[in-house]
Amino acid sequence: MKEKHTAIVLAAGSGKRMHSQVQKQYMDLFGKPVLYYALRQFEECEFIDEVILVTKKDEIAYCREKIVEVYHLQKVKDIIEGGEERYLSVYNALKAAGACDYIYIHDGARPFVDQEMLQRLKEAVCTYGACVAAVPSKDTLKLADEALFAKETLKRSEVWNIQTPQVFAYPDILGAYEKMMQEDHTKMGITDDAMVLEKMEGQKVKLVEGSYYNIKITTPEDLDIAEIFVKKCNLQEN
Ligand SMILES: Nc1ccn([C@@H]2O[C@H](COP(=O)(O)OP(=O)(O)OP(=O)(O)O)[C@@H](O)[C@H]2O)c(=O)n1
Ligand SMILES: C[C@](O)(CO)[C@H](O)COP(=O)(O)O
Repeated sequence: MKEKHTAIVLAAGSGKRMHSQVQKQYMDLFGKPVLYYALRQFEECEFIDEVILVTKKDEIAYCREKIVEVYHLQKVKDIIEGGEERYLSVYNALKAAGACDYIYIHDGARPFVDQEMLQRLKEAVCTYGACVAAVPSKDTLKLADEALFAKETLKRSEVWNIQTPQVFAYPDILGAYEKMMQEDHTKMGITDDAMVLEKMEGQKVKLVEGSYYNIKITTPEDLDIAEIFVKKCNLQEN
């Protein structure tokens, strides 16, 4: 039987670090909202069957009317309410997704996921059961103490910047999230989904080549960079 691949696209954040009136996922990028770009990639991916879009409760109608309907995004099966934290938004979406084989969790604030990356992730998840997009760190990374003195320099050849999509066998990631929700999750400092599987199940997660274009729009200068990338990647016409 054909395997089912479902994507979760997250857009329920508050964008505090952007310091803007308009939520960053709805900001204009060449006439289209930032969020549209990632949704378009999942729409065009031939092996993605469905998309669950996660947003704030009072933005559901906007997403449906101004993004999903306007751009004819037929794979968006459901638009659901997120939670207070990113991982709580993911948990809501995992429950809403229903039975599938593989789940692709992606930040709506990362417009430059591309088809080749999705293909690499698909191949890896079918082999390893869990994988994330990643690129080697270009900077030297140090741990610092509370007074901001460097206390340790990480070995750069072993340091990777982790991106999304993060892709998992559905029962594994749902099980790991459910286990975490039974525990004191508020103190765990969960910043990505792979971490939930690592912590709860001790499962190994494979790093797959992401892209230096695959930035997360987080602070104001990222929007300037995103404009350059849209042109560079010829995405204006999509
Ligand atoms: N409760 C949350 C928090 C974040 N996100 C989503 O997760 C992605 C990555 O989060 P981040 O860049 O941190 O977005 P924000 O939380 O919006 O930003 P900030 O931390 O600056 O407030 C974004 O697409 C964001 O919309 C979400 O769905 N639900
Ligand atoms: C999941 C993530 O995009 C991987 O880099 C990142 O950890 C999300 O962090 P945020 O603070 O929620 O943006």
